[in-house]
Amino acid sequence: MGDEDWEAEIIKPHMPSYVPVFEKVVTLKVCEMNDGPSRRDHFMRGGFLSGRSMGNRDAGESNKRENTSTMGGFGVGKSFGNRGFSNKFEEGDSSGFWRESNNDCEDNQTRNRGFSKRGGFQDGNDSEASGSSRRGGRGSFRGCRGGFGLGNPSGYKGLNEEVITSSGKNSWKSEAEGGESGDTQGPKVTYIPPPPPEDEDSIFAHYQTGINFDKYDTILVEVSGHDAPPAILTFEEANLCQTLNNNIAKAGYTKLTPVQKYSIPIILAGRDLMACAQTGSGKTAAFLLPILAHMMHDGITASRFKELQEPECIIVAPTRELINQIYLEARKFSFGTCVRAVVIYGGTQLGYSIRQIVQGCNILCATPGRLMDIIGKEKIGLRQVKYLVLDEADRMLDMGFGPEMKKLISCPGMPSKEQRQTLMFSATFPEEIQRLAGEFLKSNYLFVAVGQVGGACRDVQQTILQVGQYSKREKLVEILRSIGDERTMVFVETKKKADFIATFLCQEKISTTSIHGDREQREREQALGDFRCGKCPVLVATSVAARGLDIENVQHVINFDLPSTIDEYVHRIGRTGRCGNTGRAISFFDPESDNHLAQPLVKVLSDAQQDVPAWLEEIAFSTYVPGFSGSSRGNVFASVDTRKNYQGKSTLNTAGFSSSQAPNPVDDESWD
Ligand SMILES: Nc1ncnc2c1ncn2[C@@H]1O[C@H](COP(=O)(O)OP(=O)(O)OP(=O)(O)O)[C@@H](O)[C@H]1O
Repeated sequence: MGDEDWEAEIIKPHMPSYVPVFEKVVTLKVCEMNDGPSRRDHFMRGGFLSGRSMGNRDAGESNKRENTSTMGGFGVGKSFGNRGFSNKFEEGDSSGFWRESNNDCEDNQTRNRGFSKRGGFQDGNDSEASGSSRRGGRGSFRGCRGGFGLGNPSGYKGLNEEVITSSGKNSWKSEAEGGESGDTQGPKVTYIPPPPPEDEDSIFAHYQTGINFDKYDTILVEVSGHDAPPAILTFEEANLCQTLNNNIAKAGYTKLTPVQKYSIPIILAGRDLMACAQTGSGKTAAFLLPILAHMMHDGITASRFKELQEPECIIVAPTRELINQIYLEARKFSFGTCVRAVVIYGGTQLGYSIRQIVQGCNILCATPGRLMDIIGKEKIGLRQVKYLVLDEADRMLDMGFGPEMKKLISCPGMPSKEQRQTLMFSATFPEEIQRLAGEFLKSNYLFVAVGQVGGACRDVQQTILQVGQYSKREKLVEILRSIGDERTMVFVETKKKADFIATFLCQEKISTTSIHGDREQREREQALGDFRCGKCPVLVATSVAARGLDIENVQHVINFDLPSTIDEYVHRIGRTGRCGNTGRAISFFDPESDNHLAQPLVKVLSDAQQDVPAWLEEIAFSTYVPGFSGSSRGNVFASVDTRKNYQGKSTLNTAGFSSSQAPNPVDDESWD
């Protein structure tokens, strides 16, 4: 089935006529309580890539039930050998490896496809044993912050991803259209993520702010739009209720970050907001705290026993791991209140998502595909939505997720933009995307730009090395050996290459795991867990891990391959140097393929007061990038409010492309 067919599938959403079940609405005015969460025993199991992921292209996509061990560390040469991976790799090691990678037809094809490969409702092909039996053997929290453990391997192929059924035919299938029931289009998705820890220490576990946290105070902030409320300087000024204040204290927050100083009063005042602030500067709390404060003040609809759940707040984010992280933050800040946050995302059993929702849902954290499926199944009503949050908003509105977001706001029952509060947050916000955002926001929305937004966080020391593709692996190993055990994220461009590089590093005895869209959800969560707790200090990732992930102690980011846009670069290197901590980013610049990035890189480096290599400047000045002018981002506020400078002309994003020209930043990834 081709792209066109797939589009046809998602354009006819399963949205039966909408007949909400009305129930007596009970409003709780003050809803502070302690649910008395039960304690669970958790333990950690670790492991490296399962055989399935390593060889899935070769093995075909059907019926992937692998009983690969997920225990233990990286050295699973056996798995690779069993799958014939090692041999293949050895071949490539001399020369074929790179050729194979570059001729990765599927990846290249997908990259060019862009929109059509994402944004849909695809799900299916999970071949796990029943959820309940799986549950018994799970219990796998590792005591590491925010991550989840693992379960048994499964044959999941994620939402929006191509599924090749056992008949060998490709299919694109929405859960909403029967994928979950497993009727015709491939095995069911039955993965149930392990529950997060429920003890207070784990819920409030946090890492320390860094030596540069106080420097946030010196960052310039610009607010545009009419009648902006004044910024607050302390948490006390926000006048939040006692439970929220307790939770803030338990989370270790003593001082507001700039984006919080400005956003919290704006949101408390009921205004729509588009906020741009650098990576790792506390945007999540900037929207969660005032929303929770509103909910505590206004009361929530008592919904635990309603058939149709009607959340007051919907938060969407582009990746499963990120939305999970946001959920954990929501759960933390709502601890001891009646507000119940729920998370739903692709790659997990739909029935499990529904069960979470029916237990009561005030804040629904969701990836777009799963959200639309749940809406289609009439498991939630939208009438009560007062807050709609788009985290990584530029990503949520680009051509990948934009159509889904439009569908969301025109769903039956969804209050119009005049009747809800819409909040958008990101570290980057290309002007063209800002204009698209107008459709979602009231016309008097406020725009907050914190410092070098859209630029790189200054706490990240950036180094650009000129490395040709044939020398990259050697250089990578050299760097990783010099780094030792410090946590490092290595970004590559394709899923297949992520597997190759992870395998290669394992063979070099560097403990590594990987995350990308071809891995089953359980594997993705396990990989993240192993990385978070330091079991595998190296995580090889595609762009699926570029945005939002907040992992303690990531000291290095290595761009083995540079991304196709500078915004993506900014997000990637923002996985380190968070919350006032320092970090380092090293990027391999291959003049054969990366010249289009030279100019924006020079700009980002100099804005962040980093050394700019002379050779890079030379390439930048000798390379013509259509439409790019260094001055397009010359403003100290790298992302400016487009209402100020838009004069109807085509504008440029930071890579110097108009959006229509821009390379798809997520290449072959399926995010949701
Ligand atoms: N006021 C604060 N005091 C101390 N720590 C904070 C504060 N605000 C946020 N943090 C912590 O800083 C870290 C980064 O926050 P967060 O993930 O919200 O950043 P972000 O701006 O959303 O980053 P990104 O752009 O990468 O998504 C988190 O660990 C969070 O708990």
